[in-house]
Amino acid sequence: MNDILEKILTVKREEVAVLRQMRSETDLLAEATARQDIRGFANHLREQISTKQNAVIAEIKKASPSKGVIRENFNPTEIATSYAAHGATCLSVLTDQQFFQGSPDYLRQARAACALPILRKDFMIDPYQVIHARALGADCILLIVAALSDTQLQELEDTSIELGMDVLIEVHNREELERALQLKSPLIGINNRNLRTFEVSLDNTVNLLNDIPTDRMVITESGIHTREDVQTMNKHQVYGFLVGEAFMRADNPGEALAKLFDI
Ligand SMILES: O=C(O)c1ccccc1NCC(=O)[C@H](O)[C@H](O)COP(=O)(O)O
Repeated sequence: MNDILEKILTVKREEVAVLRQMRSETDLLAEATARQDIRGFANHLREQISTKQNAVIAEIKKASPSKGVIRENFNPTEIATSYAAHGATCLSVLTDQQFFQGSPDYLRQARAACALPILRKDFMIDPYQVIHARALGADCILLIVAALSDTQLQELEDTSIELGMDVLIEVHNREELERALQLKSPLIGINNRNLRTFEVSLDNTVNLLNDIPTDRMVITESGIHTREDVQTMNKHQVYGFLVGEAFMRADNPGEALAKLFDI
């Protein structure tokens, strides 16, 4: 109960309880279903990945539990604009406040600044958060297999699909991958970071790759910093990337993206 993931999940349970008091799920659902502006997260990635071009989910993240504050000069509108101008395929926006200094408002701002599909990056445990994601304008949610039971994964994926959103299913080991493959989503994220120890190894993607059926899209997540990292992944036929810190530490995040991926 003392690792960071457990701490985050405890806070999330409290947060959802408070949010439910402030606004009913029925009310939130009405707002979410009234939106008719899905941008097609998985489809954008598929267009790139199926033609062996790098597809970059560029992350907007001010801080993290493993690194503390990553970017002091943090303006989600400017960052989203910069990413869009320099070839990002999709965006990922941290909305968690307590551990990542994110905000639901950052997702709204990023969406207003560009036409890219957006992942709500948070720790989903309850359908209320999924509905909230769509009400904010998200096109995709993240489900972390290590954080959820099979029943929860199924329920949250179903809720997301009903609302027209895609789902990025995140795994870190073989057992989690087997559970992820029971779900419908074509998007499998392999996190190179162990969320309990913060250890990062790109070998994690390489080691799990061969167990993923070819009809799923692989996204390698975390710890991508150099051209060599990108080339290693391409050598193993991985073309989907989720990158945060390497861009967030640069003066101009979009230029850093273009340089890292030679766009
Ligand atoms: O980044 C952390 O410290 C962290 C801790 C606990 C849970 C999740 C965490 N990060 C989320 C992510 O997986 C990354 O933001 C994402 O994959 C981008 O990684 P990076 O390119 O290394 O910033």
